[in-house]
Amino acid sequence: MRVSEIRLHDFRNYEDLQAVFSDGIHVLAGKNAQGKTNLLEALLYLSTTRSHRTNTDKDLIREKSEAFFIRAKIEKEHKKEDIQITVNEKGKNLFIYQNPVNRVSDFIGEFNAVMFCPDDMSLFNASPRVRRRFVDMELSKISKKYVSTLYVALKLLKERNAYLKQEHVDKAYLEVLTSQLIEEEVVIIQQRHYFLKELLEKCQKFYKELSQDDTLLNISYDSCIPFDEDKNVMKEALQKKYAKHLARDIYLKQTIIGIHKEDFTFMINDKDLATYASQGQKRSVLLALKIGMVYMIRDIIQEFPVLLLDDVFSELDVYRREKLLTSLPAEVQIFISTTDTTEAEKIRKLRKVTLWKVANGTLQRC
Ligand SMILES: Nc1ncnc2c1ncn2[C@@H]1O[C@H](COP(=O)(O)OP(=O)(O)OP(=O)(O)O)[C@@H](O)[C@H]1O
Repeated sequence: MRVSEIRLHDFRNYEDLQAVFSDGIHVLAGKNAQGKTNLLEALLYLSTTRSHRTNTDKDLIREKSEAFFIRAKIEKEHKKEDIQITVNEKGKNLFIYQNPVNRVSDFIGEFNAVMFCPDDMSLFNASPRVRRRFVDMELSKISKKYVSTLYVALKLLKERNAYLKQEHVDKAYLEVLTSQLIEEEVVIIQQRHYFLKELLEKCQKFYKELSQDDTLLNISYDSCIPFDEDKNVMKEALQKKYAKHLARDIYLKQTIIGIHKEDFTFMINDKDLATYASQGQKRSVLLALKIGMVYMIRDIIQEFPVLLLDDVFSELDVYRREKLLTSLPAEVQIFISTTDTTEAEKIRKLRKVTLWKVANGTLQRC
């Protein structure tokens, strides 16, 4: 799939941007703080309905404005889409061909994008919350069921936590809330397990190409219960775990186990990547994870997603840059931000490139 047109109105430092994009590689070149990342962010936002830099949608509204919208035309193999997200003080609204879409799960998937940015490097060393967010965001791109199940689970979790804060806790009512929560959590844990297994396979393949060695990657899923293909076995295990922690939950007035406490450890040659790997190895693993996602999405929807690469050149050596751009099929539309225009000339030798100059919230084709 590819983005053929975009319009940004009062988004970040863009007052009103309209641009038409062909297929191939688009290099967004410009000095620092001109709007390169903002444009990539807008594309990712259309894909996930969330920003990779902030949880507060209001941050995305241009200073002194009250609302923004992002609208894009998407060309798929057999279909065209017109999608739009509008954010104002009342909240967020999603549209397909100007028709309102009420459920996020009905919107996500209309446009698929995968982004690599330097800040993602914190994935390995940051708190478990950051890794959960990564898994949730990536999994949401390929599974509508995951989006809706996670939504219900987090709502039930909020409800359970609010109930635990009551002066008097009725254990029978708490059990009702717990068993509803368990139903959803089992689905999430199973999906996280299958997702990580497949991502690892794809990621390992690309990492080998990139690093040209036999480094073994692994992702260990630190789940609250062991995985089992049988949902009922998992349900029973989770029920036991909740029963065991019941007194502590009541004492601490919060749910201390569950999908919101899980973590994922990235391993390299059976050692924890966070403390063992070099910066270069971490960067390559991260890139391999993202390319793994590109292929996972292709396998599921039979089309490549759009790839967004933020400042990737300053992060990779020449061999890895070329490998990254040449190992992907030419049909993948790629947007790359850079401060160095000479990079565009180098890429031109490898692929079809359109160079754009980004300056102070404007975009000019060179
Ligand atoms: N809500 C907003 N309203 C107006 N301007 C904003 C808003 N949010 C961010 N900006 C501005 O957008 C500018 C561009 O940011 P962006 O992150 O896209 O830069 P960039 O071109 O990617 O730069 P770099 O090369 O340094 O990464 C910054 O000066 C920032 O202050």
